Amino acid sequence: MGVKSKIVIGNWKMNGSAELVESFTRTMLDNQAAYAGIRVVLCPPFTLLQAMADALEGGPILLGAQNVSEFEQGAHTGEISAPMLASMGTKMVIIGHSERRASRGENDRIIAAKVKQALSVGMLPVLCVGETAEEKARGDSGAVVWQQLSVVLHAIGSELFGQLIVAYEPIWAIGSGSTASTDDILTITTAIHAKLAQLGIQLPLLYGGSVNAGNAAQISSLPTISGLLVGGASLQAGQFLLLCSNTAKGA
Ligand SMILES: O=C[C@H](O)COP(=O)(O)O
Repeated sequence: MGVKSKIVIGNWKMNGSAELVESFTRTMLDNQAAYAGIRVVLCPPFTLLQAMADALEGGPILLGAQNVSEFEQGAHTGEISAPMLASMGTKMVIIGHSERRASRGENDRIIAAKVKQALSVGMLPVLCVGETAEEKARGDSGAVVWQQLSVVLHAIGSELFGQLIVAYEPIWAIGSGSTASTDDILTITTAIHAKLAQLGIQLPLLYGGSVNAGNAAQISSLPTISGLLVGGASLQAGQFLLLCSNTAKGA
């Protein structure tokens, strides 16, 4: 999957149904011209991946997953491996989302192992990082985000790290209705790009956290931002189509 065009990733989280897959993909595929020129990826829950893969087949929208096992195969009840996801046509996988770090105990070691698993089968990992409201209030946003990135960087090495997409998602902005300010997004993402550049690494940075059709164009057109990771606003086809269309117009 090329990463030169702007990217919009819809993360359905633990929502959706077979009916939603059908109606949602129909709306999106019937209106492809509206988002020509950008990359759109849809990440339904595991149970809807096959239905989504079938519905998207042959079209411009790519299939993504919300998680992947850190193990390749074997006695890991309830886990879904990278080869399993890839065999369904999954091109991208979200790794280290703050909801999984907070409620599923995902630590840096596990996250780094998941990144390696995804890359080993050619799936593009989208590594999520972001600070809490308390960390932001202390003025620690940049340090926290860099710490999250550098742990994975050191675990997997700069060559593999350069193959990632990173999503900056301030935890306090997720599902809150308030995005980070464009000044804050610029400050954090400029600093990340600069630190990575010192290591000879250049990769796409996305923003996530209360993105909607109204703010997508402004955020996605920031010079340091390559796209958007969208939660709530990716669950209603009309709204998501408009969000993608507005991003495409600003691209
Ligand atoms: O993965 C998506 C992010 O957590 C953002 O979610 P949200 O758009 O509902 O704030």
